[in-house]
Amino acid sequence: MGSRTLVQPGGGRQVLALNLKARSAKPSKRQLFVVAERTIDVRTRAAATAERPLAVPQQEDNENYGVFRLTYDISNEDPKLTRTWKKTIKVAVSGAAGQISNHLLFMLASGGVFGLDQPISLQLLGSERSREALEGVAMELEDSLYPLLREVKIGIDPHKVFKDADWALLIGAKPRGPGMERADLLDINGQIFQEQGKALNEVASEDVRVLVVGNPCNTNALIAMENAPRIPRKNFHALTRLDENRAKCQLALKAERFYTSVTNTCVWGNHSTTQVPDFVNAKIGGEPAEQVINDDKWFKEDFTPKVATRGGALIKKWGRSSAASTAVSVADAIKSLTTPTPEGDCFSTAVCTDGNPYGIAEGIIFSMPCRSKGDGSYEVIDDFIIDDWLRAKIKESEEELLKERACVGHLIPNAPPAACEITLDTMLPGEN
Ligand SMILES: NC(=O)C1=CN([C@@H]2O[C@H](COP(=O)(O)OP(=O)(O)OC[C@H]3O[C@@H](n4cnc5c(N)ncnc54)[C@H](OP(=O)(O)O)[C@@H]3O)[C@@H](O)[C@H]2O)C=CC1
Ligand SMILES: O=C([O-])CC(=O)C(=O)O
Repeated sequence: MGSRTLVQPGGGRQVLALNLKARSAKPSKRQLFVVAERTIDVRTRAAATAERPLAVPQQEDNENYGVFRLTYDISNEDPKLTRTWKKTIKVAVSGAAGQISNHLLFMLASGGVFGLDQPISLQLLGSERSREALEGVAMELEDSLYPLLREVKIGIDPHKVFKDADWALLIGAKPRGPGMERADLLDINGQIFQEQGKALNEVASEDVRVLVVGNPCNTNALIAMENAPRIPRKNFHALTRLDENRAKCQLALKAERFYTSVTNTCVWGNHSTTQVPDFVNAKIGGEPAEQVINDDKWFKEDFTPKVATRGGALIKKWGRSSAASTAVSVADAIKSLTTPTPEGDCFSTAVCTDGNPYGIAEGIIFSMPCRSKGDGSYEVIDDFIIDDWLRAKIKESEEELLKERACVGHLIPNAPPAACEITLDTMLPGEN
């Protein structure tokens, strides 16, 4: 894992001669922050590539980035700092050089997601395309001096990067380009998630929690899950927490209340424009949202489409899709699994429908209301009221996901051959 060269914008080549001066078996505290020396080599790219010097021998299976190449021994560090720390967890992130990761990685490393007593190892997956950018990401992580960040590994082979991962945050995916059919996107990204599912199956921790962000995230998560039979199916999630956060924001604005008063808000279904933000079960200040707002037309004709198309509205303003708020929602999704859900509340996450209490077709990844004891696991809450409006909307999203599944049969072991019947060109929240 890990290349050692950095192409400069002007075409010159900076060679990272990773000359760690102090590589002893027991590094002192000071030595932990020795930064790799960098020397400039302004030869042509071809010449530099041919000779590409590597000051440190390749260690294919255990190659850490920069200062993180020292293997830390926490017991050698200041006990006042580390005494109460938990065992280090390994968090793998794909699309690590992308926009969402650019926010998320720093939240993870700072302790803002897993807690201030949770040391973390980051295992970052890029590609040939992003190899150099990924080194840039790792350099910024080095320069941020996060005490809880114990190591950073970078690489382009999921079989190495996912090794022993406790969490896998799968963010990288090809964006839909002009003129691209949804079926093409399902196929191209499905292949990425087929490979990554297989890699997780082979090398990740057997209880790894997998959160798929890259779109179309529900069906990508399904493909990863179906290609990873060793890992419990309930450990796979697709991100719909951003949709929940968007729904809570709109409810709070309409009710003129602070958003912390909005609870029990589920977004059902697919992370697409068929998603179903649930105003029937939502509460504001402990009261049913429908009583507090009392405007059925607003719920059905304003609130529902506004939440479902918020991604597109954001793209029109920003010129790119939500990145910071998505990273925040990934953090929220993880915290919902690692801290107990308050009594009477829920969180939304898209999970496997096997055995679900709402009669939704089994074997798809569908967002439902969940609660957790904070141990990384969850249960689907079984007493949400499903009125006629919700039932019809949930059915629409379910049908869309069944069609998506049929379309990727070729990527799922033992599934019928792909039969793509996506007639309505359904959209991601950012595509409207
Ligand atoms: N579920 C949700 O709520 C949300 C999901 N998303 C989705 O998250 C994903 C990542 O978003 P964001 O970080 O902004 O995207 P970026 O474009 O910034 O990064 C995407 C990363 O995907 C990787 N990638 C994998 N395959 C390809 C390919 N064939 N072509 C180009 N890039 C590829 C690239 O990394 P590399 O080259 O290293 O592989 C790239 O860095 C997108 O699919 C987006 O639609 C976004 C917002 C909300
Ligand atoms: O469509 C996209 O890429 C962005 C997206 O999912 C969202 O903003 O919800």
